[in-house]
Order: sequence, then structure tokens, then C-alpha cells
Amino acid sequence: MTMHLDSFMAGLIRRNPGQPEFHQAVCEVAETLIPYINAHPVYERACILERLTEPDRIVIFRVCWEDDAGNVRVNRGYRVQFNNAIGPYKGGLRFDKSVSLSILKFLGFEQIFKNSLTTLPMGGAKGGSDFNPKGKSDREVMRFCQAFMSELYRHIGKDVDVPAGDIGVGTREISYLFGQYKRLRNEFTGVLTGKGLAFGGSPVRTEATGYGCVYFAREMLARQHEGLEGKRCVVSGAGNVAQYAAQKLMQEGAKVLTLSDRSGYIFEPEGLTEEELAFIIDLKTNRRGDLSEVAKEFGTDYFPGEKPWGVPCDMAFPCATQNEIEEEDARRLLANGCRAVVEGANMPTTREALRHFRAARILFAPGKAANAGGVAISGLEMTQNSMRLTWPREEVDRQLQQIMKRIHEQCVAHGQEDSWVDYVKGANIAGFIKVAGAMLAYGIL
Ligand SMILES: NC(=O)C1=CN([C@@H]2O[C@H](COP(=O)(O)OP(=O)(O)OC[C@H]3O[C@@H](n4cnc5c(N)ncnc54)[C@H](O)[C@@H]3O)[C@@H](O)[C@H]2O)C=CC1
Ligand SMILES: O=C(O)CCC(=O)C(=O)O
Repeated sequence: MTMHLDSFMAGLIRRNPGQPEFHQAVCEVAETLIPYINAHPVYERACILERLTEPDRIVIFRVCWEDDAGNVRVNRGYRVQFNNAIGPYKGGLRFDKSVSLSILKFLGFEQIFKNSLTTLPMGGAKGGSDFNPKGKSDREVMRFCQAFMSELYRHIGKDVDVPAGDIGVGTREISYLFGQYKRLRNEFTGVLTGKGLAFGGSPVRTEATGYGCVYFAREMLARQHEGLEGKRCVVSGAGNVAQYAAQKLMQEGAKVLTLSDRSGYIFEPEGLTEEELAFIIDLKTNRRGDLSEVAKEFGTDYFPGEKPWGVPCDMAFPCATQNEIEEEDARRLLANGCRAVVEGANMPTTREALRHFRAARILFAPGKAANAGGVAISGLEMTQNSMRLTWPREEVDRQLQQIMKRIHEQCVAHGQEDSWVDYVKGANIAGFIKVAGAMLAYGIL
């Protein structure tokens, strides 16, 4: 029997009402996978795509904690364990007021393909809470993290499910979470990644997602006999991914024209300086302020309430959040000469915007390939924890570059279309083959 996108999506939407982000992520994958599945009926006979779009399980729980004023606060916690066909569940935790089941299911679903692309043995998962760390004291964040882990610890383990950070969850939060797990289980194991270097963290994990994006961009450009030197880059976000994408771009001789946050964007026509970037990293990681402070400190142009996509550039690196590049933004980027979009964030491009980029046949790197460097180094953190040793920074960075090169090769192998590479199709098919092969081998589960 032949699979059809419309009827497949109609069934998925019927079974998962009110989950637009999840529908969007599945549709993007199904669009490119269904022709492949129709050419390989073994997958269709075993209902692999239907099974892949149904999470193994979802845990939803109450998180009750006390704020500094002594008020009782209640949030909702989640862990979506999507698929463990090729390894323990693996994926970040997001703490943000916008967190919903739809968002975590889209992220968990994408994580299956991303983790497969890394070539490391990791299944796909995601979790988090509608807790918003912004404006909370360290002690409040600590109490929230301890309460969150007091339930989550039952469902995770070093060989079961290994969470990490994502939006709103950095080294501070991972440390509180790890401390509480260690206390509850009375064991010191690699149950979380992104840990501090003093207690089992890996060198380069902090930088890995941003650096990996730039390594991927370098591979794409190299196929066209080009380099990053002198490229004008518009970067969105100012958090973990954006900071280290910007740092590596600058090291490679590119100009980082912008960074952004929820308050607006900063614009530096000749490219951010190292001094500005160091200020931003400290501002965002330690002082947790917004980008208007960069304007005050350095006189940098600052556009409150706006996104950076109207700034003329050669390359765009969306590194903030989902659906931040909308149709009109895509039109402006293309009209202004942008020739490559490299997704540091997960699904930052809406379906309409993506259609424009693909029609224009520019270089377009989907997040599940371009931002896989973070989870790849998480995978290597798990390896180091199992071996009870820590590799030197140079060794981890060398492996990161190699992994990004291999991901790029897989995308080209499955996405080459005459003279253009469809990286979306390439990433989806390459990620699928390994997971689907394992699922077939296990029989009907
Ligand atoms: N941290 C990691 O290792 C990985 C993160 N990602 C993805 O990268 C993106 C950024 O994550 P991180 O840098 O880790 O988070 P973060 O919390 O360190 O930074 C997020 C940044 O995005 C901005 N932002 C968030 N929501 C926004 C909105 N609605 N409008 C405008 N700006 C917004 C914030 O102001 C902040 O600058 C997310 O999509 C995440 O899923 C993907 C792979 C790995
Ligand atoms: O490092 C990890 O386990 C997960 C990183 C992540 O959340 C992602 O790749 O989106």
C-alpha cells in the first residue's frame, strides 16, 4: 500500500489535537520521508512512521516549591520519552513559561533523528516545565530544581534516560538537579549531561552546540569552494547557542552583525568585538540582564522589540527559539542577499518560511543536523563518565569537528538533488534509517 502525506497527517492531528508545534515537526519529516518509505515498503508494512510518531511514554507531574516570600508555587513538569530504539533516552530540559506538551513533543520527536545523526547510541526525549527562571533568585531556582528532581528521579538513570539543558536550563540548573539526584539515589553516575567540569562534565559541552553549527556551516561552504572569512552573519538569540556560534564565527573571520533576546536586537555594522561578546556572555550567564545593557555599555545600536532578520547579510544563524523566522522574515532575508540559513535553534523556521528558502535553493541546514553538536558532546560526556575519566579539550573539539563532518556527509548522501543539496531531506532520511532498522530488528513492539 502507498502512504499519503494528507491522510497520514489527518490521522496524526486527530490523535493529537491542539498540538500545532508537534504537527509541524512531524509534517516536515513526513513530507520528505513518505516518498522514501513508499520506495522501501518494508517500513510501511511494519508501520514504522506511525510507531515513531507515538511516544513510548510521557510523564506529567506536579512541582510544588516555595518562593523567597514564603508563598507556595505550583508548576507542571514533563518528560517525553519518545523512542529508545538505538540507546537510552536523551534530550534536554526546557524551563520556560511557554512550555507545553506540544512543544516538548516536537522537540522530543526531532531529537530522535538528531541523535541518530550523531552516530552515537542515543534515543530521543525532551522534558521541562512551565517554570520561568527569569527574575527568580538563585535560591528559588535551587528549590524549584530540587522539587522537579524529587519526581523526575524515578524515571531517569544513566542507562535509561539522561537529560541535559535547553532554554532556561544551563550549568546552574543542571548542578542543582544533579545534586538532588545524587542525594536521592545515593549514587554518583552520569545521569545528566552539561555538568560542571569539577563533577563529571565534559570539556567543550558548553560551547558544543554553537561551535558545531559553525563547523556544519563550514562544511556546507567548503562544498562550494567558499569559507567563512568575511561573511556577514546575522545571529539571533543571546543564550548558550548564540554566544558560542558567535564566538566561533568570529574566530573563523566572519562578522557577527547582530544578537537578540526577548527584548530586541543589537546591531554592530562592522561586527561585534571580542570585548562586546565577553560582556554579553557574562551578562547572560551570570547577571541575567537584557541586551539594552550592551547598548548602554558600548553605544551599540539597539532595536527594542524587533527581530534582526531585516539586516542585510550573507548568512543567518537563528539560535533563539522555534518559529522565529516567519514568512515575511524569509522574504526579507532573501531579498537582502542571504545565501545560507543554519539553524542553531530547534525548528526556528516556520513551514511557510522554509518553503521560500527551499524554493530559492539556498543552503539551508535544519536544526536536527546543524545543532546536533551539543547532544553529540553530551554523548561523549556519557562515555567519559562510564570510563571515569575526562578527555582533554583539544580531543573533544577534534571529535566534535569530525562528528559534524560526518553528519554533513550523511545529509549530502541522502539529500543530493542534481546540483543542489536538500539538507532537510538528507537529515530526515539519514536519521530515520538507523532508528527504523533497529525497530524492524526488534519485531512488533
Ligand atoms: N543548549 C543546547 O545545547 C541546545 C539548544 N538547542 C536549541 O537552541 C535554542 C536556544 O537554546 P539555548 O541557547 O540553550 O537557550 P538559552 O536559554 O541559553 O537562550 C535562549 C535565547 O533565546 C532567546 N529567546 C527565547 N525565547 C525567545 C522568544 N520567544 N523570542 C525571542 N527570543 C527568545 C532568549 O532571550 C535567549 O537569548 C533553543 O531552540 C534550543 O532548543 C539546540 C540544541 C542544543
Ligand atoms: O545534550 C543533550 O542531551 C540535549 C541537547 C538538546 O536539548 C538538543 O539537542 O536540542
